[in-house]
Formats: sequence, C-alpha cells, structure tokens
Amino acid sequence: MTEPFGARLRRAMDERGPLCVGIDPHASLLADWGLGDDVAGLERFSRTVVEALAGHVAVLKPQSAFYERFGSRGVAVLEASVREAREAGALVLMDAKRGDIGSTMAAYAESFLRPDAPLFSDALTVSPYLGYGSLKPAVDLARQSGAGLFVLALTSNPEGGEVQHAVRADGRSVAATVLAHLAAENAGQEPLGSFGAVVGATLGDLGSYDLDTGGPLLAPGIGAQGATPADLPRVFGPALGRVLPSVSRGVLRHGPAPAALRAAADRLASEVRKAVGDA
Ligand SMILES: O=C(O)c1cc(=O)[nH]c(=O)n1[C@@H]1O[C@H](COP(=O)(O)O)[C@@H](O)[C@H]1O
Repeated sequence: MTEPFGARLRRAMDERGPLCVGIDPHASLLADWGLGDDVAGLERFSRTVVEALAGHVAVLKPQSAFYERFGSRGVAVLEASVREAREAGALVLMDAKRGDIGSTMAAYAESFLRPDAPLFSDALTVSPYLGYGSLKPAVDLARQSGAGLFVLALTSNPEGGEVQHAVRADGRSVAATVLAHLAAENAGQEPLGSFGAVVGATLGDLGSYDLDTGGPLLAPGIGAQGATPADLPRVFGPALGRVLPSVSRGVLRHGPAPAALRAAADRLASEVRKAVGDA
C-alpha cells in the first residue's frame, strides 16, 4: 500500500521547503522564452521546468488547461511531464479542477487517481460546488491509491466570494461547510491529512473561518496575483504550518535558464520559511 499523500507531502515540505511551483505554459510565457505557441514550444517549456525543478521543489502543479489547448498532442505532453516529474522525485498535483456527479465524477477520478491511468498524479484539484458529497468517488479512489485531493474552498480570485461566502439556512457559509467536510475527512490522519483545501494567499484576514482541517492548505496568489509570502501569517494564522504556497508566473517568468528558475524558487521558498517561522 502506497504511503498516504499527506505523509509524503509533509516529508517533501520539510525536506525541500514548503513550495509548489505551477507549470502554466501561457502563450505569453512561451513567447518570452523564445518558443512558439505550438506543441513543440509546449514540450520544450514543460521539459525545461521539470528538469530544472522536479528534483528541487516539493510539488509541481501542471495546469491542465494550457495543455488541453493543443488537443490530444498537448495532453500527450502533459502525460510525459507528469511521468518525468514524478520519476525525478517531485510530487505532482494535477490542476484540472474537476467536479461532476456520480459516475461521471468517478470517471474523472479514474483519469487522474487510478495508478495505471496515463495521467495518474499524486493529487488532483477538485471543485465541490456541485455539493461536497458529489466528490465521494474521488475521495474513495484517493484513499485507495494513496493519492490526495485539493478541494476549492476560498479561491484566490475576487469573484469567488459570491459563492464561497454565501450563508446557508443554518447560518454557516458555503466555504466553512467545505472546510468542515475536509476536517472530517482528515480525522486521525497523522502527520498531515491527504485532503487539502485551496485557500488564496490574496484573501487577507480570514478570522471567521476555521482553517483547522488537519490537511494541507494550498495557497495560490503569490506573485502575479499580488500576494507575497509576508501576507501568509495574516491569512493563515495558526494554520501556517500546513500551508503550501503555490506560484506559477512568479517563478516561470525567470526562465528559460534552469539556474534562474531554481534561484527564483529558492528565493521564494526561503521567504516562505521566514514568513512561516516568524509567525
Ligand atoms: O487551484 C489552483 O491552483 C488555483 C486556485 C485558486 O484559487 N487560484 C489560482 O490562481 N489557482 C491556480 O494557480 C495558478 C496561479 O498562477 P499564477 O497567478 O501565475 O501564480 C493558476 O494555475 C490557477 O488556476
């Protein structure tokens, strides 16, 4: 039986520093790197990031959308990137934000969380906004495979609040409900649960939310979206030790030189450590 994702993530964060680098091959980044906005450019970009960082950072998070843009040949590049990143020692979090019902959700789960699937990843981002219970097939398969999930709770974008802060008939907000489900999912999982929440680093003081889920907290929003590592203590308070900041453009814009990518990731990881340590 594979060691649960939460335990593997805890070790990777302790050994390599708490940082996830997103692989988001935007057309504008491909151009900045002197690459074409085509499958060859996508492949070169992804391979460069994986070779520079997979042995170095705790987690790599490929953004599926930028690969799907190129159809089946783009998805083939994504498959190779996931495989190579895992072989080089990174945990791979597939950012595909899947969410559906019943047997369709089960099929999405099989696409990313069944160990013999071509896109098998250590963890997957999922959306609970068809109801948290609709994610059950993914939760069950993740448990079986030793994989993890990151469930959108409080997203980094300003539009998210209209859904996530909405208050239910019992007075609890939608996001608080998602966080409570995650706390139940992670109960008894030591040293870290496998069922994470996505909570944006951009959100400021979240005082009214209980982030004590027992699982990791993926914190996108640092860099291009305006947040900095110094914002983390205010957003996460006592949950800071379980925060995994995620940065895409803020690292990728330093490429294509591998040493520059590594230096940018190192700089961020040490700023994060300082912010976490200062809390
Ligand atoms: O799940 C995510 O990773 C995610 C959640 C969220 O709330 N906000 C958010 O920006 N993301 C993703 O994180 C990445 C952010 O990229 P940068 O803004 O370039 O660092 C993109 O791939 C987004 O899809």
